Amino acid sequence: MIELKNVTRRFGQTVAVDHIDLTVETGEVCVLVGSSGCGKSTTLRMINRLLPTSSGEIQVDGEDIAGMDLQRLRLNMGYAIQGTGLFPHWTVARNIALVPRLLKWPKARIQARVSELLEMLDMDPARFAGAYPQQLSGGQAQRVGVARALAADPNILLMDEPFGALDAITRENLQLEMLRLQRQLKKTTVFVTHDIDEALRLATRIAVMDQGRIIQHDTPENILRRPASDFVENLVGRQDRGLKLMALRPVRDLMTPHDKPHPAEPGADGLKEDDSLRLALSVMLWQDLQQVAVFDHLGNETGVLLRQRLIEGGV
Ligand SMILES: Nc1ncnc2c1ncn2[C@@H]1O[C@H](COP(=O)(O)OP(=O)(O)OP(=O)(O)O)[C@@H](O)[C@H]1O
Repeated sequence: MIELKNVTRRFGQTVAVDHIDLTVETGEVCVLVGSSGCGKSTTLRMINRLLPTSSGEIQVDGEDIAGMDLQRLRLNMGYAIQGTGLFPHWTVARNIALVPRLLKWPKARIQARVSELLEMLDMDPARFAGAYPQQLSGGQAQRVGVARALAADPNILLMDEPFGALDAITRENLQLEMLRLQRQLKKTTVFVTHDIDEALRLATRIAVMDQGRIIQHDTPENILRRPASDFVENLVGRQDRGLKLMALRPVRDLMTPHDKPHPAEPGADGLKEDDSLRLALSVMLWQDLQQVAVFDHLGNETGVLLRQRLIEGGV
């Protein structure tokens, strides 16, 4: 658990972070969102002591970080940033192995860990371990940045706009990958973005910041349904809130299950239980369907989603 208590950071006359309180529970993803200059990165950098606080206290699992050995603190916190910060003259494997090497892990263990992480991030170790950063696409480099942050299995992940420089499709793919990884690894994560859709998709809870303060700290659903101020309402967008709420919920929530799942016909069209209601709506509108079959991850048809049900219960 990470707790910020009445934390302030000034740069000269500028108050970058202004008396904030924030608790990030173990295993949750807290996304800091807000416009440029509102204090997101400064907040993140105080958590791993890249920046000292001007006042207030930050605790990790109940211990004040100000008194902790810096190496011990940082080894417990993976850090991934926009533009990756990979060393260009080091191979992918060496970049990922940065912290395990510092920890003097045996060579074989490091190699195994590098391969494991590359596979986990859908990159073939045989192809990529020996590659150099300039031989990677933006999305691949960002994956390596995430692998490096995870290398020594820290309890905490700090991510500062890690997907900020990527095109929309790569970005969405990496967001989905991050959700998949998070389900598996359950790291306590603080993630900075200025993109509200990214925040809604990834967060357990979102902290909306403005001018160094936290304006609202709540679940994505509550941020959408009950924005605390006009500022938050404008940030989430007044008009398309319905679709954004649908994007948060899986088809599973509204489907009508069959009594007995049965194997799908070869080539049958349909939705997956994990697909969002927003995608379901899009498919139904585009194909002018009144209902769509729903499949589980094994390819069995487990039910149907009715258009009427979706319209009535989607938001
Ligand atoms: N090293 C620094 N020296 C002086 N002022 C700084 C420094 N770092 C940040 N600031 C100021 O503190 C405020 C908050 O900056 P911060 O980088 O935390 O914002 P941010 O929300 O992360 O913005 P962005 O989304 O643009 O990265 C800004 O006004 C910024 O100009």
